[in-house]
Amino acid sequence: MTDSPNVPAIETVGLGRRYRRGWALRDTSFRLPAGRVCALVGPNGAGKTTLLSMAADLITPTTGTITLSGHRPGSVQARQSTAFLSQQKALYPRFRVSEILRMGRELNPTWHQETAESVIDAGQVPMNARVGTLSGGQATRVAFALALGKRPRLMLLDEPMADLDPLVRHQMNDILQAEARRHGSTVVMSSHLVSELESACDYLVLVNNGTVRLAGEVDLLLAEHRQLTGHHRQEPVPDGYQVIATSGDEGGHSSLVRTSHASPPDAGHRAPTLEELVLGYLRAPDAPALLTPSARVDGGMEVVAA
Ligand SMILES: Nc1ncnc2c1ncn2[C@@H]1O[C@H](COP(=O)(O)OP(=O)(O)OP(=O)(O)O)[C@@H](O)[C@H]1O
Repeated sequence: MTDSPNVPAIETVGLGRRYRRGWALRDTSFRLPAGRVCALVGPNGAGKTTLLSMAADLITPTTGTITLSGHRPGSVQARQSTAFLSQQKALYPRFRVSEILRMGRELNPTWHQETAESVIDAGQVPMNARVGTLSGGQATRVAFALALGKRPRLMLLDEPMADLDPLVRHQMNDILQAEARRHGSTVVMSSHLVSELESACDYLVLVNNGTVRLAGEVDLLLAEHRQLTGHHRQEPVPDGYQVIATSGDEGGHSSLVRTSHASPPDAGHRAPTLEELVLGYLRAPDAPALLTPSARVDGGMEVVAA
């Protein structure tokens, strides 16, 4: 199969992974179209690393399948076109930065030295420094350089920004978006930095309780919801609205609601921010799942029963 734009960058069908303590991920089916910058969000222990690890061929599924541009994760095609940045950012501590880049060049036929060097130079990390002597953020930058230098079709990033300062996070997000735009590459980035995702990502996959609860284009998912502000918990919500989650105190509440019909903004109703959408679904792990047509394996209607 070729890397046609119509072939999803990631497709999972009935994907599940069980550990001795139970299911980390179960019965998960979704598609991520190619060329997207996708946020993968969910509470601690939701199954994000498990999903990324199956995509990176570090662990095998217990049930179902996962394909990357139509290829199995362990295949030559998938290995050559995928870069994975793990939470641990395994880099050889005794290697110098320049040696890490040389290793990247020798291992990857698609290596782009200029891209890798520009990431290092932008952080003024000395090329002759040993990786073990770098700060956490500097080492993360080297790991980013190694991943970006490979010019992968698919970048899998497991909480890559946690130890970067806010300016560098912006810079890295800009680089990832530019790579996706320029080369049509796909980025999947797990993150707890929800407030920063709105500007960084155009696609969202939210995992909770071991399965996908939301998946699709950020703008389409936002358009399916409203944020009701300043009302009281007992007040009925308008017809056609389904309450996902309510927060607040006696002074007033704010509810995330799902609606299938477009309603104009008024004093008490407005479009939610991405952060409000994500927080609402984190507060309501049993809310019915919502996948936009591009995220659905069967391409059909979007609402899946809880
Ligand atoms: N090697 C393992 N052995 C046993 N259980 C595991 C293993 N790896 C993960 N799990 C369990 O699977 C579940 C999902 O873990 P996972 O690391 O995928 O979550 P996560 O969403 O990445 O969490 P976090 O946001 O905390 O990084 C958790 O309950 C975790 O304890």
